[in-house]
Amino acid sequence: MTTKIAIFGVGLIGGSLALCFKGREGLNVVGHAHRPESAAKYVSRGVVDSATLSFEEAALGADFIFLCVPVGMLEEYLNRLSKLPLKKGCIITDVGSTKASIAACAASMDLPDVHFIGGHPMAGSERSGVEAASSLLFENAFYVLTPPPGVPEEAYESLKALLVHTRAQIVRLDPQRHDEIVGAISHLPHIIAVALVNQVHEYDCTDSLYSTLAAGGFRDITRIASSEPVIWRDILLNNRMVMLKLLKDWNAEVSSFVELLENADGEGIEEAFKEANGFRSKLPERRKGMITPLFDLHIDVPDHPGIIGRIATELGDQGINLSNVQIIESREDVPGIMRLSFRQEGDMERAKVLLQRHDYTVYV
Ligand SMILES: NC(=O)c1ccc[n+]([C@@H]2O[C@H](COP(=O)([O-])OP(=O)(O)OC[C@H]3O[C@@H](n4cnc5c(N)ncnc54)[C@H](O)[C@@H]3O)[C@@H](O)[C@H]2O)c1
Ligand SMILES: O=C(O)C(=O)C[C@]1(C(=O)O)C=C[C@@H](O)C=C1
Repeated sequence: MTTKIAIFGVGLIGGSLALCFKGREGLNVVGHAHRPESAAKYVSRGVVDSATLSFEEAALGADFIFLCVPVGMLEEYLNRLSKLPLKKGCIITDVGSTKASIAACAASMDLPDVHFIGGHPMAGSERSGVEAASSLLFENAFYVLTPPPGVPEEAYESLKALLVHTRAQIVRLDPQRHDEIVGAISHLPHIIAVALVNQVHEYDCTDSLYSTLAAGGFRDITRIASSEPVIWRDILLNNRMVMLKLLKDWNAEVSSFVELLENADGEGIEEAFKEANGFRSKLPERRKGMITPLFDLHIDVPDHPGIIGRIATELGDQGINLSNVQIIESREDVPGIMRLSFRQEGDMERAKVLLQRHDYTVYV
């Protein structure tokens, strides 16, 4: 028996989910496209088994329906689904970055023999569209599910079982609590990044040295300012009340820095950095397998040809498995920093000892 999975919105997130499911035994992935050229692209890129422009054709007979469209479209899609004779026991889920409003919308609907369970994979990127989709996107990430009271436990378990293919870790959460937490750790950083880039852009209009000199710090904190505007318009409007409260708190944080500077309070500035450093260093490192490796070592390296090959060979000769290597901010005649990433902590420890023996300065 084949399990039909319908994906509405085969973009970054919908496409990545499709790639996690496609090709698995017993699963058939159908993509719904709202533009003819998109349908052909989904199939030619091998992201789905088939694609259709017909809402009904995608939905009917589906065992699982994933709504992966912008947050502002979710309620309309759910509404359209509620009017179709969906398969008995069908599970509808979404991937929207906010959860309270879609949960309330589903609760207000008559969905006989169909179960709605909200979802939100805590992984993504500043890129968008099916071109950016990857089967590795969710690996090691958290995936929030918000089953409403009364949803049968078997429905929740069967969605969880399907999501095993994403290799994400499922977290069960209340929708409102989700929106408050995710507002602080995802939505607020996006606003701050955009505001900062726009502030610097203003200065750059009269002096282009601003963009010329913008280096690691600016790039690190502003990557997410390049995120898709429509996606973020919808998220922020949807989580408006939470964001307004968070921005008030943010203003207070900024004001306290203003005060520290007005008072030339060096001790206070140090304290603020120490506190931030302490909290940040305790954040769990186990994140997206695709982007953040599990165990990292950093070493100072003279920036000359052959160094990566030499270190990789030395580690390989000792049977130490290296998963990734990156040179960070390397410039001519300035020692660069090399990041070595390992899947196993033991490999990292052995690499550290070996590299220290070869007189490298190593930071964990
Ligand atoms: N981008 C992230 O990092 C991220 C992470 C987790 C969850 N999400 C959520 O996933 C959902 C999809 O986001 P994405 O990043 O995959 O976006 P995306 O732009 O890559 O994909 C959106 C998809 O929706 C389709 N679509 C259908 N109707 C549309 C319309 N009227 N306007 C625009 N697009 C329409 C597009 O064709 C596209 O396939 C959003 O609800 C978002 O909140 C995003
Ligand atoms: O990594 C990124 O670029 C993201 O923006 C991913 C991110 C986040 O803020 O962490 C963005 C939106 C989501 O809904 C979930 C994850």
